[in-house]
Amino acid sequence: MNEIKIFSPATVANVSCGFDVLGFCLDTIGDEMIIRKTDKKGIYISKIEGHDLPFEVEKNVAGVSALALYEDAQPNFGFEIEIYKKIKPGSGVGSSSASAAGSVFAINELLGKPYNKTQLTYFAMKGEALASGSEHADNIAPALFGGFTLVKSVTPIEVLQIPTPSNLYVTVIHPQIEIKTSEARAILPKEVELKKAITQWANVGSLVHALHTNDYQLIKRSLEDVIVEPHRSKLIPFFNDVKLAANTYALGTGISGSGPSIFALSEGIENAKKVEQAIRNVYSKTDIAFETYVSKINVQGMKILS
Ligand SMILES: Nc1ncnc2c1ncn2[C@@H]1O[C@H](COP(=O)(O)OP(=O)(O)OP(=O)(O)O)[C@@H](O)[C@H]1O
Ligand SMILES: N[C@@H](CCO)C(=O)O
Repeated sequence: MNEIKIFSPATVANVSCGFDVLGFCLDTIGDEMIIRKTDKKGIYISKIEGHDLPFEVEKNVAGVSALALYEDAQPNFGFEIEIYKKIKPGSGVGSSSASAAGSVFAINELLGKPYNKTQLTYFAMKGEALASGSEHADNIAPALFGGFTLVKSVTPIEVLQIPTPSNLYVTVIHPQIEIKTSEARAILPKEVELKKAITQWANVGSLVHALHTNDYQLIKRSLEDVIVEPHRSKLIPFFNDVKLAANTYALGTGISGSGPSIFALSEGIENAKKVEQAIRNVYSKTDIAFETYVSKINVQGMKILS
């Protein structure tokens, strides 16, 4: 195989209580990428459509992650990357991760799959670090593994796959504003109160247990972030109104990644669609442009299109 076309999915990181640790993969929302072998050695970005991003390999997260893998693999040929960017950068649903993970996934396929998903996560994290200023894998991991993931550690990389309840749906609203992850990280406190930390890690543990036992009501009681959301929600217009409206039907609502996108998890597609209408009603009364999506959890992750 000398060329591959893939769907590289959007992802929701943090999942309320699990800052930098939990994440899940979205369906229907994602980038497309075409990567082909070239006689000329090295990594080249030859086409970018959809959003204005750098062609310089060392300035584009897809190029940085590809270079990290390339320098390890040392093949006697190169790779050309085409990015069809559909996830708006700075949207909060892992635009940078879709590029960083997609390029290493595709190159690995063209190399005959010498690397496993944990190793690909390591390479992709190098790209993510360009965008966010730190090596976190909570968008990268669900994009590569699919479903829900828990990043146990980044040094060394250890990703745990968590079951996805079959009737769980997600609604995403994306206000058309940009929040850079690096900026949203800079406003966070360096220390947290022990009382809040206890609440947060209790929520992470109970959320993971709820996902393993298909306990939708426990998911509802676990989707609470007492550490990061109080700081970042101030960056998202009408966040509290959206959360109040969504939770009439949703199990829980929170900031997707570093925002501005907001996610809500629901039991069943009917509730997810009611959530979508409820949150559209909030933003329709404002002058802020927005998009909404209802998606199943994507348990597969990356998809090979051809
Ligand atoms: N191939 C790429 N795809 C997306 N963003 C890129 C890419 N290359 C460089 N960037 C830069 O990375 C930043 C986007 O990453 P950022 O983490 O801020 O947003 P996001 O990934 O959409 O949101 P989140 O990480 O919160 O889900 C932008 O500044 C963008 O210019
Ligand atoms: N955990 C990261 C995810 C960014 O998508 C953050 O919230 O900064």
